[in-house]
Amino acid sequence: MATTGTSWKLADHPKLPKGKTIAVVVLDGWGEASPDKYNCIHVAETPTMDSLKTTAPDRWRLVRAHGTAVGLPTEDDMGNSEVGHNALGAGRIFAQGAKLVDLALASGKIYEDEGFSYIKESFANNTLHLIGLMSDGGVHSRLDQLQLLLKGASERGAKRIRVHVLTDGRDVVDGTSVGFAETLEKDLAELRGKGIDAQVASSGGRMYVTMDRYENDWEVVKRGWDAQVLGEAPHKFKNVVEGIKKLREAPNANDQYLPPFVIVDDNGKPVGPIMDGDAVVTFNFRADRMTMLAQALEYEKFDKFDRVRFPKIRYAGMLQYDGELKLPNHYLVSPPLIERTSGEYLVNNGIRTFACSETVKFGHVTFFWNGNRSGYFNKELEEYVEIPSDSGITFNVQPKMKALEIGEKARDAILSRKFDQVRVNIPNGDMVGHTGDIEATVVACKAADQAVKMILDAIEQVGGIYVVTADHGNAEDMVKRNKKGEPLVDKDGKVQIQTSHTLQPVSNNIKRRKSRLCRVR
Ligand SMILES: O=C(O)[C@H](O)COP(=O)(O)O
Ligand SMILES: [Mn+2]
Ligand SMILES: [Mn+2]
Repeated sequence: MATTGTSWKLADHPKLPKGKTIAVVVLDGWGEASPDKYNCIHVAETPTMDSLKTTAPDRWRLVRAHGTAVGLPTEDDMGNSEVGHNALGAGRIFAQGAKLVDLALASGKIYEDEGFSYIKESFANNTLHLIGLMSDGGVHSRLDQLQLLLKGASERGAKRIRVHVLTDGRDVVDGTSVGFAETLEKDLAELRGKGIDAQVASSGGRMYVTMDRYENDWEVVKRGWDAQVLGEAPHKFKNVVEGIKKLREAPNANDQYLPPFVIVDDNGKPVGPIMDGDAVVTFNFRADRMTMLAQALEYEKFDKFDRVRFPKIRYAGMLQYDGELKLPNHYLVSPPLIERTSGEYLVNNGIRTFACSETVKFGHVTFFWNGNRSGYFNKELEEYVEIPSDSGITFNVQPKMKALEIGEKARDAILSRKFDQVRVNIPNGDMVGHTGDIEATVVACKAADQAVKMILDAIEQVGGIYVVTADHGNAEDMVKRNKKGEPLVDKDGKVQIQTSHTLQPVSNNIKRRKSRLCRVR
């Protein structure tokens, strides 16, 4: 795809014929790894995906989906949906949020720009609140960046700091939150030693508190609001380490779903509600799971839940999360400028697009695909369909999710011949993989394969073309491994389940149906 210059005109593809419907299928969290019992894709019945490999090996290739190949800082960074869909949608890679924040912190530029100057105005008389995900997963945030920001802000006048942390267990191994909290507590104690009143003020598990996405369940954001802003939560503790440890004692408790709690002083009073005049920074760099909170913090007019109190704050995001909505208005680091994406080229060439997924991944094939931009480029030429996801459950309970419904919608769109490109995200491998439930993930992979079949059958009927690929790995490896690739076991001899994405490559299949195969590139 030509990406330079001002012309939007696309040249004809040298090999692929014009006027054929193209299905673009992104299997979320579907990597390629050696077959063993922890490879749920291998264990599951996946005849459609298997046949892509065996019947047209010359159209099947491995593609790297992690590290610098997709714009992440290092080769140790696993891929994720944002980078994956940004890269697929733009056809190019960009230095991503993680890297841009690293650079801004290393150079000190973060402290010179507008966003920091704006929040700094609150430092003399008010509190600085930092809200975000506490882990070294590097997908939404990184603990080392939070540590640097704490240091930097305190050196630049912040006298009272409150940190509101969300526990992870999804981009990192479950149970690691205690260690991250201990590290953070140590840093805060050091700041206190220097006369800065710095404390953790609230916490809770990321999937139950604050970090919902694409408006699947506003209750999640409300729980966070109550704890962070109002200082109200069902549990109260003296410090965050104690809180996490205690709440993890409940049967089936895990870091992702810990209930909200606030830290209280000796009189039982919450130490850090957000008040008029305070500064707030949401320190996640990734957008999808921060935009709902950003709206609640920023919008005067807001009806998603009762905020009870709407403090007049100075709010900045680590990045601007939505380029179209300019949300938030103030931010510490400029986001990557992802322009001239494939979606924009398509509408400028009169090409009609249909995009679909269920709520939890809907923004992946729209917002991320279009360069972190909400809305349509041209409503006349595009139709985006969101199938409501289940909410209030963990996805191992319904591992088939809405795969077949997505398959049906895509099938109907293809057969209607109203669209030139039909693109979908099928979430199962990823969403169920994140639960760490191996049996459920096997069921999930089978359902995803069935959805692919529905789409390819429809493509066959119209003599179209398909591209089947993935954004990063997840379901193909459900255990932590040592350097030799052997599963790691904990002190009780149990294998260590991996809930996160992987560093594995993904496959890419491009094929034209019902006609002589043609080589692409
Ligand atoms: O947000 C999440 O669910 C995980 O942190 C990353 O998963 P995703 O990149 O596949 O969305
Ligand atoms: Mn993904
Ligand atoms: Mn994921």
